[in-house]
Amino acid sequence: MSVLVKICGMSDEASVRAAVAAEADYLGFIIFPKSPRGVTLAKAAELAALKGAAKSVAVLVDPDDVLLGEVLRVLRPDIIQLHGHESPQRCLDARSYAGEGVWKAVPVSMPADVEKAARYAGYADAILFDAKPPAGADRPGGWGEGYDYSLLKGFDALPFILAGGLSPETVAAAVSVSGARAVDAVSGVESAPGLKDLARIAAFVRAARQTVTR
Ligand SMILES: O=C(O)c1ccccc1NCC(=O)[C@H](O)[C@H](O)COP(=O)(O)O
Repeated sequence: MSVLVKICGMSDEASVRAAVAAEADYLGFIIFPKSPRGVTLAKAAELAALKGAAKSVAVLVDPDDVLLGEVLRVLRPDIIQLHGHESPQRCLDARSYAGEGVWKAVPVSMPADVEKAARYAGYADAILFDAKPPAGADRPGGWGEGYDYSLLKGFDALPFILAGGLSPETVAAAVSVSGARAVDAVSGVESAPGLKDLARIAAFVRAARQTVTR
């Protein structure tokens, strides 16, 4: 089975076009002002109009109902990715604001972090496992840091997306040790924070597609 690919932090037209041409499955739009890839909802909607067959993912951090309502009204995302401290119930509540479901980001550094993610079964549609942000960080994701991806092997409480430190160079080995069926990258397809590298977007999708999971 071919691995599904999300390219996150889309903030300009050329990157969206490169990801669509490479046949990425998901395009992530980060609605969080402190992110170097953050975009306004209006910009996300403008870019999402170019997504072709790809699905749009609104990346949000502890959104309130007002923001969720605006996200639905302006962007109408296929998926909402909750990247803050959202509870299982909050994930369930957010489902009505997305076309196809909610992904919950869970930071990982030890086995207990993975085990705790099972509490989202029945509340979120998938878990996005990510690296823990550095101490004192002002944003919860997009640091380009990896971790022991083998901790995810055998996690089957709900589908998962592998994220954290992935790049064209690392994705094949990461899929192999984790058993992931979906992958996500930001920093690994940039030349500087917030600056996408079009060749690396294509290389990442190609490298991910060459991996096979069972
Ligand atoms: O990337 C950001 O700046 C960001 C900011 C706030 C919330 C989430 C953010 N990123 C979300 C993602 O899904 C990233 O792809 C994930 O953290 C992996 O990032 P990286 O290790 O840089 O590939």
